[in-house]
Amino acid sequence: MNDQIQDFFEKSLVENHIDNELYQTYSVKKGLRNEDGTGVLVGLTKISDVVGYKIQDGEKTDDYGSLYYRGINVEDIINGQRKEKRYLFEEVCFLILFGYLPSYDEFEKFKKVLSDRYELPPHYLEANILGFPAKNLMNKLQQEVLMLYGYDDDPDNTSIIETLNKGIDLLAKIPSIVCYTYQTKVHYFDEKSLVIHHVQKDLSIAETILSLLRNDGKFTQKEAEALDIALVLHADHGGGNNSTFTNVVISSTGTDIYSSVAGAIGSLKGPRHGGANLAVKKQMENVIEEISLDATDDQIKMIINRILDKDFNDGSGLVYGIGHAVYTLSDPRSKMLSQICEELAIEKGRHQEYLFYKRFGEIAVQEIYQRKGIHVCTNVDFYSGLVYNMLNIPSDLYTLLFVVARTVGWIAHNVENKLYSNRIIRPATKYVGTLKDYQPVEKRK
Ligand SMILES: CC(=O)SCCNC(=O)CCNC(=O)[C@H](O)C(C)(C)COP(=O)(O)OP(=O)(O)OC[C@H]1O[C@@H](n2cnc3c(N)ncnc32)[C@H](O)[C@@H]1OP(=O)(O)O
Ligand SMILES: O=C([O-])CC(=O)C(=O)O
Repeated sequence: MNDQIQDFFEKSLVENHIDNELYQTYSVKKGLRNEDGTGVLVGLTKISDVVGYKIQDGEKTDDYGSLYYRGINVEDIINGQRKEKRYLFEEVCFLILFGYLPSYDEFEKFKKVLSDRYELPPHYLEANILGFPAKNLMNKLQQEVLMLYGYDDDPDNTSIIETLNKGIDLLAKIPSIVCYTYQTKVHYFDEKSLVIHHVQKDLSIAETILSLLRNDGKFTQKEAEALDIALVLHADHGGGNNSTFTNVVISSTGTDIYSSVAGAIGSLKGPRHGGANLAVKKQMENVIEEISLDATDDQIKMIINRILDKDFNDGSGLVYGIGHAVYTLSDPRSKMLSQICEELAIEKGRHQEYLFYKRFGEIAVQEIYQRKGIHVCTNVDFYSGLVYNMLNIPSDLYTLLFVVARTVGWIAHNVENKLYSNRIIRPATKYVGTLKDYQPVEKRK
């Protein structure tokens, strides 16, 4: 840090302090939240419903969570399909994008539309991925999405149908981009062999990811099914989550879809949002190193309190993987991922690790209740990293898999907003400073 910048900054803090009370005085909705913690209503949607509490007689009551895609409970989607085992994510993409479950024929056509677009443009891999290795793959993916703008003959066409068309192209191409940027990274920075397989059109998106990441290209049906379900569980979460809203805010200016998706990826990277899956991994590694998998409940309680006291882990005071802006008593996605995680853990001889996570989550929820008096729950990111780890997916890719899944939600909300809202998003801020005269330099302090 440059000392001069530090000095200017400290002076500016004295000059420009804003009292916290003023937020109340002017009824500012910090974080776009109402006083009871519920989100400020900024839109209408028919895409998904995130239900985390009840409102009874105007009062918020905590409740068990549920998530609906186009009115269908996600739990039913997953349980209804577990017999068939393939392409559930693609079916959910169709549902989210078009609002209804496809017929057999429509689904076959949609799968073909997607797989015909898996392939990257000629020389794209050599020029943009192999030629430009990067250490942070989320930032790299933002660049890649912006790079695709240059390969589009009509990139600034922001009509609704073109937005949908370009969005489906991104949905189809992001999985291989993600895998190739990872392979390039480990080749250049970790001195591993370079493994680049061709994409295969007959594979689902989950299968494509596993095949591109494995040296031998092989995976089991159970592994593909677990990843497929994880993608389904991350596909959409209403219009209020930070990355989806970011994408809609950017798009409301009339800019291109590549800019909106790149912005949304930047939002998702943050550890309070999609980056939490990576933050959970680091947190749990630190915790296990400190107290071991054999730790007693009291030891877990102690380390959680150290985290909350900003005395352990990254000093943020946050227990990653716990808490949610909407869910209170439970996040239904965490429940489903916990089940998949346990099945995989038993199969891979890692049940003790799963059970440690479970105890840690339960104790964290109790401790946060003790200290803050609020009901929190394990969220979607608490178990997702452990699931990916059991699938031998490297941690570099955890948040990128969230992008693979959530791109469909971003596109659907983008299109819905263009169709029905279509107004530039422009809230207000209140100026609470004083008015001052311009001072000539010799009179300044
Ligand atoms: C895909 C997703 O985005 S899921 C969320 C992933 N993020 C994480 O796992 C990070 C950890 N969790 C969090 O940071 C938060 O719970 C969030 C960002 C998810 C939600 O934040 P908010 O809606 O602001 O939480 P909420 O209003 O319930 O917070 C109330 C209080 O509890 C605290 N709190 C909530 N969750 C946590 C947590 N995991 N660890 C410590 N304190 C917490 C808040 O800091 C706040 O404290 P304060 O009143 O002293 O400022
Ligand atoms: O809804 C939110 O705020 C965060 C979340 O869980 C998601 O985007 O999946």
